[in-house]
Amino acid sequence: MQAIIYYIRQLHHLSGVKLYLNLFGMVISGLLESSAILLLVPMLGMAGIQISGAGAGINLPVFSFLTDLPQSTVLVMVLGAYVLIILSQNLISRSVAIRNVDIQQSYSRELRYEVYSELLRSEWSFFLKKRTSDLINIMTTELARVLAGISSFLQFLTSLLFTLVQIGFAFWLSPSMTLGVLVCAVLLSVFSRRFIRKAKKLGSRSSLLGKMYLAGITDQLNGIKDIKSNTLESSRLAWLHEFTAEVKNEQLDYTRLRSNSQLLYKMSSALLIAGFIFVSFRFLHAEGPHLLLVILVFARLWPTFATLQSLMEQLAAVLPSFRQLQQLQAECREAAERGQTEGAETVAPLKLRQGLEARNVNFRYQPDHPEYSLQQVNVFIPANRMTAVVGRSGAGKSTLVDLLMGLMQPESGEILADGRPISGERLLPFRRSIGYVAQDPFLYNATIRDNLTMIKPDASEEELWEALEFASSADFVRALPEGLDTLIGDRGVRLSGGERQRLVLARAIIRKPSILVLDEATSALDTENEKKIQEALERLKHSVTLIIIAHRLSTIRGADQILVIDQGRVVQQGVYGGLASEKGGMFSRLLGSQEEAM
Ligand SMILES: Nc1ncnc2c1ncn2[C@@H]1O[C@H](COP(=O)(O)OP(=O)(O)OP(=O)(O)O)[C@@H](O)[C@H]1O
Repeated sequence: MQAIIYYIRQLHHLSGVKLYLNLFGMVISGLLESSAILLLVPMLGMAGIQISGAGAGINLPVFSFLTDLPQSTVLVMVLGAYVLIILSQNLISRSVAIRNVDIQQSYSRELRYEVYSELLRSEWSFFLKKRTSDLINIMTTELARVLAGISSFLQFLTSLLFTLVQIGFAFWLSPSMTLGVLVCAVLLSVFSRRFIRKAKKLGSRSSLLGKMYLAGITDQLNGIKDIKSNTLESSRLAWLHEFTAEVKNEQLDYTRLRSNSQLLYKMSSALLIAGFIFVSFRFLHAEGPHLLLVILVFARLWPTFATLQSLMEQLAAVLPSFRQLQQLQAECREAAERGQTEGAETVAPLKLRQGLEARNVNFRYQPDHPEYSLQQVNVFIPANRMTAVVGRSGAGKSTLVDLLMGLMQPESGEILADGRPISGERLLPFRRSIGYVAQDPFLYNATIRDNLTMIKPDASEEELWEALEFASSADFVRALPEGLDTLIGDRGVRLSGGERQRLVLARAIIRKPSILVLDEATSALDTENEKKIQEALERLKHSVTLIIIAHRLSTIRGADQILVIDQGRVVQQGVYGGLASEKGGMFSRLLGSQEEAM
């Protein structure tokens, strides 16, 4: 419940008076509806003369003045008032409904924005610990359930207010009967608590199933090539078949639960009405109009209890979603980057003058894991020089580079740019100064032009082609039927691995970064294109700080500095020729194994 209150408070904060106005509008609408029903009483009274044969009508004091007027006038007055009341009630309902959507949609926008911006502000290491599909699930399904839950909660509040009004109205009509109905309602609600507990359990199960489904289907669609090439289709379909059976059972259980509780309320309503009428008629000798009153009070009051119960079950079922969203937001806040990360477009990039430094850096991915991915790392990356990072697979190269880019924080030690930590106000200018090409290049499902201008929206045609020339992609882009406006498919699937790498390199260079980080950015290229890019990098190396992770050591001959990493430690440092001549060193061993492989 605490999680629901947290989000309701936010809603309250955002909509303020509007929310109260709406709640008030709903109560007024309820009151008007009741008054319309009340007007039915004299009408029924008039009819009652024939129905009951008692000839007395209903002797409610509020209608006593009607007895002095001619029946035709009374009829016109009552019917006119009835139409007027119904009209006002519907006008109020209409404006309340529109304002409700306004409040809910504004809150929905706000909440989605808040959650996504908290997610984007989180450190890179936060994403390493999370499954992407789980985050997608929370951002889509769970968030939608939370919004539906908030709507149920508001409905619950108005139904509660409405019920209170109805109780007051019923009490005024007949206190003893209303008390009787209330006692029955309390007894029934105690009995119905188990429905709510069960709804909460089913809600958790439904959340879990949703999460499992998205995780499974995302994994499989990401690996569709593997599935097809290894003919795994039938096993994947079997998984889906089994899974959907579980979903079906869960949905059936939930529907059963809700139908059972509604059945209970409807049956008890019928039984109670029958009981009350029997007692009133048999023992209290009540007449026709009073029996109608019994039905009236019941027919108005009891469904509102059933609605309250149904809304409580709906709320209980979405409670796990509220908890998940709240937990994700708390985790994001804990993992928030130390520094401003919003409004990047307007921030001027930092110009690196001396260099980047890792000082006494220790890092491990899991705090409780005994193994460190980096240990006692002390390196200096001079500005406007080419630094290469080499080592065996798993040595810690990417980890070091991620730390140097400020994507993760060291467990101990510091990362400094020009002698000062990259945090607070410096984080954003520092990020703006970096161009990065990842090991696994990522492109958006858009045109080549869109992919390039994403980084620099105001890039001119000339700048685009200059970047493409640099990344030796101009020729293949020109050869495409629609050139820069060619759609490249999901993650750039319509391009070859090498073409993707070159485009990502062009994208990284387009902002003219002062630090360019390439994490095995040329691994998928043929020798000719790799050579061209190497030459382009050589030309850049005195105006840009280049950090290159490379497996193929032949590509880093021209580096001003090579850092050799092994088991999380910097074991050698120097230039190509010097390191190659250190016999028995890690670099010459790496060199040896590559020569053997050729
Ligand atoms: N997200 C992660 N969670 C836990 N451990 C990780 C994670 N990423 C990397 N590691 C571990 O940290 C160590 C260094 O990994 P890193 O990716 O930095 O190596 P690398 O030298 O870049 O390797 P490669 O050349 O294969 O890319 C490895 O032991 C690896 O298993």
